[in-house]
Amino acid sequence: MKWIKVKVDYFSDDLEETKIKLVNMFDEIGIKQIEVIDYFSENELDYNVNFSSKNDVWSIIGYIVDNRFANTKLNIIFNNLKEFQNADTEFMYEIYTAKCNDEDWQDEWKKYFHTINITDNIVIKPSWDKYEPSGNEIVIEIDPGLAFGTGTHETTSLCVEFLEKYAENREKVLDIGCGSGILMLIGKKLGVKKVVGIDIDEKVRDVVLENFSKNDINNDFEVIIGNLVDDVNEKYDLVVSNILVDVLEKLLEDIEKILEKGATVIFSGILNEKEEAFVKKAGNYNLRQIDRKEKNNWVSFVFKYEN
Ligand SMILES: C[S@@+](CC[C@H](N)C(=O)[O-])C[C@H]1O[C@@H](n2cnc3c(N)ncnc32)[C@H](O)[C@@H]1O
Repeated sequence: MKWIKVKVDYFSDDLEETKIKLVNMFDEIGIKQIEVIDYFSENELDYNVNFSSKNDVWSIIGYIVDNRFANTKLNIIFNNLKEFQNADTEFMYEIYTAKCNDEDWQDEWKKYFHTINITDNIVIKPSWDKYEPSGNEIVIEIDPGLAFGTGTHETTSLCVEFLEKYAENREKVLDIGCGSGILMLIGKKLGVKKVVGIDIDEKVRDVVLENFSKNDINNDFEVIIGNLVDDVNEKYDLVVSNILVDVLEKLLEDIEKILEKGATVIFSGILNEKEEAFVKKAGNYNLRQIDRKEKNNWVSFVFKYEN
């Protein structure tokens, strides 16, 4: 039996809709049993049920959603890990750690995290893999910690592709929802002088610091714990944000206060069915689409700030 911890990253404002989506997600990906960990205290809550009873799952999800445990962690037992990885749902999630009552699983799960070439020149590797870079390849070492961002999720890799195209040698870049700091690290490696990351999840700070230290980057970066741009007082000419669309829509309402004239903004985490409405809304905040990429229904955009 294998336990996988999953970080549910986002809840929409529509709680009923969120509950239905989560329960359907679990149904789709073949979960047999789940256990909920209180994100803030790390205590296991009193829930540990078999998925055979949809009502039990409904009660767990209701509890999480009604209490607004954003970033709640779930321990999940799968019949088949592959089913989980191929799941097509509207929630972004990453496996970040695993435990199990089978000792071998400790190493077994590492099979699912490999060195990956996100672009021809950017490689992400976990610490346990050996990799000899060729030519000018940029190699970033990231271990899945408590934060989202290993590079395996489409929404992250699309941001990396856009950073490669738009970030080179910029003065400073802001990453809203920085997670593991993967995009900040890539920014630095691409020659950005200073990178600033914001995340609402306070655990992210240590993960980012650790990942920067692993990659021998010791200066000109900052992590702010806060909601979107509430605590940002400077302006930027490149901003990247990989969060789900409802959060990005909220971000749009305040984004102009942190944009320099002509700034470039990379948004990721938008399902293609929602892109039209998103681009329209962005237009209301003087953002004009200049680039677009799509992978497995996830769309990323680049906008130019025209004001
Ligand atoms: C999908 S992850 C992206 C992580 C990383 N930047 C990447 O591209 O892989 C989204 C991150 O946004 C953070 N987040 C969610 N809502 C937020 C908010 N309102 N303000 C700041 N960060 C938020 C989450 O904690 C999470 O770390």
